[in-house]
Amino acid sequence: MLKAAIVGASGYTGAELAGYVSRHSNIELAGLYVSERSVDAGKALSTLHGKLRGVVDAPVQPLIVADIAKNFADIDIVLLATAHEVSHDLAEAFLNAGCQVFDLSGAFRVQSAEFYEKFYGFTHQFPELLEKAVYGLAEWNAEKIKQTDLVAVAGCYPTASLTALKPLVEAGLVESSNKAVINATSGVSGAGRKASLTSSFCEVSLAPYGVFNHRHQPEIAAHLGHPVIFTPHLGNFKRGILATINVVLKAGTTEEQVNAAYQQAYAGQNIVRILEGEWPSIAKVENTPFIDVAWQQQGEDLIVVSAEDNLLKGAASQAIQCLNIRNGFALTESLV
Ligand SMILES: NC(=O)C1=CN([C@@H]2O[C@H](COP(=O)(O)OP(=O)(O)OC[C@H]3O[C@@H](n4cnc5c(N)ncnc54)[C@H](OP(=O)(O)O)[C@@H]3O)[C@@H](O)[C@H]2O)C=CC1
Ligand SMILES: CC(=O)N[C@@H](CCC(=O)OP(=O)(O)O)C(=O)O
Repeated sequence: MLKAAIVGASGYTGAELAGYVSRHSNIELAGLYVSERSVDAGKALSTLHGKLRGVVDAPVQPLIVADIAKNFADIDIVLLATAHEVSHDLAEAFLNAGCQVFDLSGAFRVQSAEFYEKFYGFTHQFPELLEKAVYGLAEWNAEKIKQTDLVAVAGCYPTASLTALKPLVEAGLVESSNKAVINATSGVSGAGRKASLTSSFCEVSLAPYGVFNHRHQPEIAAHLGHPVIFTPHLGNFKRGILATINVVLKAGTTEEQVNAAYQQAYAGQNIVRILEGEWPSIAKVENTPFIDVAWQQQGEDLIVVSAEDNLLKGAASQAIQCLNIRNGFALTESLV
């Protein structure tokens, strides 16, 4: 059995990770951490997330950063379910303690220091870790994930977008002079558990945000190798992302070529479900690790739709997929 600790365990993605790790056959849940001065320190995780009652009743503990080397010497795996800046600051200490690190934040996803200045508002201090980190898009990067100790788990909107678009781009079917246009709507849990006015019940109404400047636009473009326009929307539901994407295909692209691109890309990958004769919806994927994809073509225009649970395939279950790949466990262990 490998030992895993979750940092940021009281948050939305941290609690999902705790559920997965607790039912993983090859991993023991060895620690749940929050910040040093957290108001929740000492509380049972199941008092913060009632659905974990009888599943994960252990308390969340304050993380003492100065003691990481000592306290994590016998921990094999650390899952960082923390804000970008926190993951940025903590990852190195866990790597130095000999842990595999799976970071759910954006701190190591794009290998460009300027990207962090512009889109995250901080100067990245760890260029060598940025270079070493492997992008955790499980279906596409398995070979690299197997060989790294630092996985930057793909973002929620990027997972929905890349899963839908990569088969077409990799097969060379997309017209190079046209940007793919991604319109995606997320449930409010995408903003995390902390209270804020924009995510409060009476304020949320379906609307776009981050137009032309959301940090996921460059993340998607960088890992797709094709330019995109990305417009996120906030919806008045708890969890799930639905992305509707317009793509212009190269002249003469047939329906058979498009179908073959998707079938080939996801053969044997049963977390990606290709739907036929029905569209993805949030109801079909919420509380599951699946991502559903379906498309329709009209001449050179293609509309592809994907849906996932932002907290799961968009974060926690994808982290577990990466962990399974890295450690040679069954791909869907603890997930399905
Ligand atoms: N929510 C989503 O849909 C997705 C989130 N992500 C990413 O995953 C990460 C976690 O997101 P989410 O679960 O929504 O966040 P939450 O805000 O729900 O949870 C954050 C957690 O981090 C803890 N924390 C805060 N500061 C520290 C610290 N210095 N040391 C240790 N723990 C700390 C918080 O507890 P406390 O403050 O009490 O210490 C809490 O447990 C983020 O980087 C986010 O961008 C990625 C994809 C999707
Ligand atoms: C609804 C909402 O606010 N969503 C968040 C994205 C979710 C998230 O945490 O982003 P990462 O996947 O990069 O970690 C946002 O738009 O910033």
